[in-house]
Amino acid sequence: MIEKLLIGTYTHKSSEGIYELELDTAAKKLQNLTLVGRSGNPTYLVQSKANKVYAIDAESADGKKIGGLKAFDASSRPFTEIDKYLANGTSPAYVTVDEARQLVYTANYHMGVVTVYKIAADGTLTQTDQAQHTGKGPLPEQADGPHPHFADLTPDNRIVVCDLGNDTVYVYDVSATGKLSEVSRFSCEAGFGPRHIVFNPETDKAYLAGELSSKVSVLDYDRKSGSFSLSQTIKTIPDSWTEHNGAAAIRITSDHKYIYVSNRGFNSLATLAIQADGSVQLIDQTPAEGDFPRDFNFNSDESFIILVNQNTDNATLYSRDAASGKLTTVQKDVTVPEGVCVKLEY
Ligand SMILES: O=C1O[C@H](COP(=O)(O)O)[C@@H](O)[C@H](O)[C@H]1O
Repeated sequence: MIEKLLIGTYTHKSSEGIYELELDTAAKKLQNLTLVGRSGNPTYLVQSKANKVYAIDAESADGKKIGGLKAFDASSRPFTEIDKYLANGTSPAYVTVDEARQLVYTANYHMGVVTVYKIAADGTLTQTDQAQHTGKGPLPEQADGPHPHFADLTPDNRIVVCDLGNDTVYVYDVSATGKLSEVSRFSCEAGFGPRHIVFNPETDKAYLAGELSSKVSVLDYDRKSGSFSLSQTIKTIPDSWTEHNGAAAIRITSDHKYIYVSNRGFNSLATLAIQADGSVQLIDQTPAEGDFPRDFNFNSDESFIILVNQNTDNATLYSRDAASGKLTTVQKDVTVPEGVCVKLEY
């Protein structure tokens, strides 16, 4: 079977935007990398059920940075650009679609804001709200101010925002018209650097990756109050690793048995086994076969993981054993320029 992946990239070097990559599951092979959408630094993207792709876009005009989203109709190759929603300032780091409300959310790391857009019938966007975060963390560089890195849905359809800069996880209610109202704030340990979060909707356990601390925290999500409480924190790298590491993507299997976290620096995929009580144990480290694995994702039946290494311009393909969670490298050194986002197409 051929499955197709969309790859978001930086465009600092040779990349020109969004690429499509095929996975041949029978041959266990990644192949046919094709440029499908030209965009500036499309570092994250999402495909809607209406087959529109919303991707981060960064441009510069008169020496000034402008950033936001580009929208594409993905029913042809290459994609057809249908909208561009750019504002003064740096581009966001994360984008997702809320299908039920027909909204799009972005988290803008550099500007410290979370933005909501309404999707019109033709797929174009209109901004409906924006929340400005404040505060900072203990580290001089990446925690010098608010840095929202992730804004996506909770299992009960609120929005959860991970702010890496001020060590806070926010929960917002969102109205049908796209207005945000804050529900709760969870404070991580100082310097944790919350980056991305995943949920087990059956237990309401949440698993939070901390970029700056290279840790995962297990949180309990209370739907009644819309708030989190801390249950466990573990490292995603060995204590013996003293050089730089930044935890990046976190993904959970659909059977809620395993979590994988990419380590940029230690350059691995950490495998965490979820125990019966929802706690986690670090059981394995699999080499990324490249430098700076910012993102990875599963194929449709989760028998493969596809990972992209930003600094070495390559993708790695692993087969995954569903029972043990064990990863086996089946292909490496697949050329993918500046890859930082991996999404399986519908
Ligand atoms: O994971 C990270 O993301 C931030 C935000 O990405 P950007 O493309 O909006 O700059 C990045 O600055 C940081 O270095 C990196 O670790």
